[in-house]
Amino acid sequence: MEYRNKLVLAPMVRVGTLPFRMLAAHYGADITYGEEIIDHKIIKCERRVNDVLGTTDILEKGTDNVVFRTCPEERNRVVFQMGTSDAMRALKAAEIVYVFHSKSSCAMKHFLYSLLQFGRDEGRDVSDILWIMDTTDVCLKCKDVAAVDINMGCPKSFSISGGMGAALLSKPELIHDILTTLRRNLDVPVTCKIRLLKSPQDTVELARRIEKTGVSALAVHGRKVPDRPRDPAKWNEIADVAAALSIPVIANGDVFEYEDFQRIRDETGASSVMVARGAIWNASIFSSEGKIPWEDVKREYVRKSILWDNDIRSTKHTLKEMIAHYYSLGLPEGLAVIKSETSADLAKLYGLEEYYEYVSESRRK
Ligand SMILES: Cc1cc2nc3c(=O)[nH]c(=O)nc-3n(C[C@H](O)[C@H](O)[C@H](O)COP(=O)(O)O)c2cc1C
Repeated sequence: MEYRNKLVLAPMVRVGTLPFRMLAAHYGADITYGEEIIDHKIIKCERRVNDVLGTTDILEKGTDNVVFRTCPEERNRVVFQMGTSDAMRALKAAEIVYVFHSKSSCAMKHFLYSLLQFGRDEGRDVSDILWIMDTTDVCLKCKDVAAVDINMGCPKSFSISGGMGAALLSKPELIHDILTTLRRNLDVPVTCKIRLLKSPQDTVELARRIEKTGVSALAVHGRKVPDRPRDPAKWNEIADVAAALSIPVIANGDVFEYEDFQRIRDETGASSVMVARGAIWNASIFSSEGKIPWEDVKREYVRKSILWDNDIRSTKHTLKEMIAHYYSLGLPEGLAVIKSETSADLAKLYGLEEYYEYVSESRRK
């Protein structure tokens, strides 16, 4: 995957599931990160091809609980982000998510991807295409994700106490071990996402060590571990990292408008830009044609959640995050989302009953 000059959807727990990633891509995101999933959780999972949805699902063993769901349309841009504190466990987990069968690139695969994408965009029945992909073993068993990323920035206590997230920032040998192990054994790019350290010199020193592991890119969240989201991101300290490295640096922090993509690039010299909250509040931030009304974006999100049969708790959580930026959740819309128990309830709330029926009917066929 190419990391230069890209607009990137940041990893976001409980938000960055398949429908939100597809939403961001729909508006122009080039690379979309999944939510962080802990390696301990993944190694208790199994992969299953979901013939009804045309997805690959990573499920808790022996259950239908989806831990990670992806589809062929996002295969060239989805990044699987993992939380880990151990190289071998990280590799074991990555190998469950990522399956690679052959190094030869397959022209047929690309052709079928395009057909599938076109069919879905046009609202056509794509079951035949999925069938061909499945039976010819062309597509569904190749690489399922475009890259694997390690979260080295999470400051939450569950991460730190498990030696993961920002706890790794003070353990450069462990960082080296994890990244080199993944790099040597996986045939997709390996990257990581860090926060700033106490001093710019410390951050640059760590970034240089990370670069030496052979990672394809480094995402830098321009805040320090004790910083809160309301504290301004320090773009000048991301600039220090970008100036010191040859690999692409992905700048992250306080991008809220399309124009900010260029501003942060100019101020940091970073190749690419990653956005989290700005995308929750209006995912059309990625569109060069300007934002569309967030009400429309929200409805499109519900539509995609229905299409990809998203876990209702994740859909509700994301909707609440979207709404809370604009209105109190104590107002009627927020209360109705909180009360919703099924996708059918949400479909009704957002006037998507017909679409819900259509999708449910096609699944029954
Ligand atoms: C709801 C939410 C969930 C997040 N989950 C993750 C995560 O799973 N992994 C991660 O590396 N960072 C996570 N972050 C941090 C963001 O990826 C990003 O670094 C941070 O929000 C700064 O970007 P922003 O200023 O564009 O919001 C999360 C942030 C938010 C708001």
